[in-house]
Amino acid sequence: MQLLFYYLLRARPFLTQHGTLPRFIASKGTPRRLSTPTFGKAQAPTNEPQWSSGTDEATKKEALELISGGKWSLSTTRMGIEREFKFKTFAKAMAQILFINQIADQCEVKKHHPEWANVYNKIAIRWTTHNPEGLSYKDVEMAKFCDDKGTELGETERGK
Ligand SMILES: C[C@H](O)[C@H](O)[C@H]1CNC2=NC(N)=NC(=O)C2=N1
Repeated sequence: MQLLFYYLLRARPFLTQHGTLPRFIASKGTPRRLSTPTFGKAQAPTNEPQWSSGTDEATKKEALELISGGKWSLSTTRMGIEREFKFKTFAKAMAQILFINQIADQCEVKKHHPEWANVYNKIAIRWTTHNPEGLSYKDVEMAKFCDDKGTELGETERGK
């Protein structure tokens, strides 16, 4: 255990700098959105998502609604959407564990998998599609599934 803490303390500046830590465990003062170097492709000066090729207009509309809804944000690469879920405590019904498990089951059903991290009662999730690369209906579908599960399992409102 002590070794783990030691490692985390030593590694934190590196991980933070390289963006491999989710926002909620990164040091204060680092950029709000973090991305690993492999995600860090050059960005055009636009906030328009980079759509997975073949994405239809209805999906685009739904994705933009998720983003403008304030819970989901476009990731720095513009190829994914991400948000953070928070549950009241770690122990209370282990809601965050149920959340992770139920999403994992759905990932297997949909053959679509997130980039995610869990620390105590918080879960950071990013949805993006590898092939064709970009934001797709699968990401939107899974994002909505996450929202529903979060509500069902009693996620804590922002700032509480
Ligand atoms: C063969 C398999 O279905 C594919 O490799 C799936 C697996 N999970 C995936 N997950 C995500 N997020 N994007 C993908 O393109 C993807 N592809």
